[in-house]
Amino acid sequence: MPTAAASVTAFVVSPPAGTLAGAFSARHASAGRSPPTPAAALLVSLGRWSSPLGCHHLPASPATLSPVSMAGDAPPTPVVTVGADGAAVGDTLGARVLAAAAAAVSARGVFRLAVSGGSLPKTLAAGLDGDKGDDMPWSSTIIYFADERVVPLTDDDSNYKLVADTLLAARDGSGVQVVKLTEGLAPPAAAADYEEKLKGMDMADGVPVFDMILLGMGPDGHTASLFPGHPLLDVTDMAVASITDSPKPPPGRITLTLPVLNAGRNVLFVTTGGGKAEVLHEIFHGSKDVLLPAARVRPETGVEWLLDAPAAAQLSSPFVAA
Ligand SMILES: O=C(O)[C@H](O)[C@@H](O)[C@H](O)[C@H](O)COP(=O)(O)O
Repeated sequence: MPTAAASVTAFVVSPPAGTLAGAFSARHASAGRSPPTPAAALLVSLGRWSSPLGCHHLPASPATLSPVSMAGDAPPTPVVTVGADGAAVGDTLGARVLAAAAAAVSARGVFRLAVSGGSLPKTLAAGLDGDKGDDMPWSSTIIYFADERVVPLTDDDSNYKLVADTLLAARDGSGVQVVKLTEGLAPPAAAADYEEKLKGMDMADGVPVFDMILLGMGPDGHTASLFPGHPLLDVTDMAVASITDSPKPPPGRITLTLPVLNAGRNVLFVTTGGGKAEVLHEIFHGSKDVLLPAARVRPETGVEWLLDAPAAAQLSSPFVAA
């Protein structure tokens, strides 16, 4: 079997920048958090961080913005890394998590990792399986959920259960902490409650900053529980929002909002399978006018997409070699 290093090709289009951005609205200011800068709030509301290829949808007259320089703060172009197969993607993901964890623990003594549902927990578990995960600072790691289904934690639909059955199953006694949904609350209360659980985190302009956020993407371009055309995409005044009409069952969910996804220190998508090829083509090469939710995740720290070969089949230069 080829090693991950041999079977993975990385196409680094531009290096990730090191800056952090985020903005929250009056709700946070009134809750005693730092008010957002007007420029940052405007950038969020304009979807400034959402454009692929660094093409921005600013109004025709940038003079209407605040005097903050617009040059130089474009989010870096996404990095696409293609593995030969799911195993190679898992190994690369494991390596990325180890690196982010080491950096976070060295800098701040803790590694705050937000994970998604879907296939991601299994891929992550494989990438950190056995001795591959031995260097992971488990006892300094806190796992959160990028989104969670509002169901009992023992329900097969629960993302917590998925993570417990995969990643955590082999790490009993490691000291890893998990910040779970509180059971028995309706979605809006569950979201507010989960947001309370983020209070001890580093904040940037009132936005909680995760050391790493691992995202998946559905064939419709949704990520976390942010679905195409849904009003949740425009939420800028909460870190965790609720949805009761999710197009993908179950209908009740909570999700980190776009400002939080865009404030992550390391943000990675993990997307595999030929069923994602078409939507990936749309995200990377399609119209810049209608942005799918996953395309709106453009943190200033950069974003990396880990794909397998079938998922990357419809991508071309500059994202993958022609
Ligand atoms: O709770 C959820 O429904 C997931 O977080 C969801 O956003 C998932 O990540 C994508 O649907 C991709 O799923 P796959 O990786 O299984 O394709």
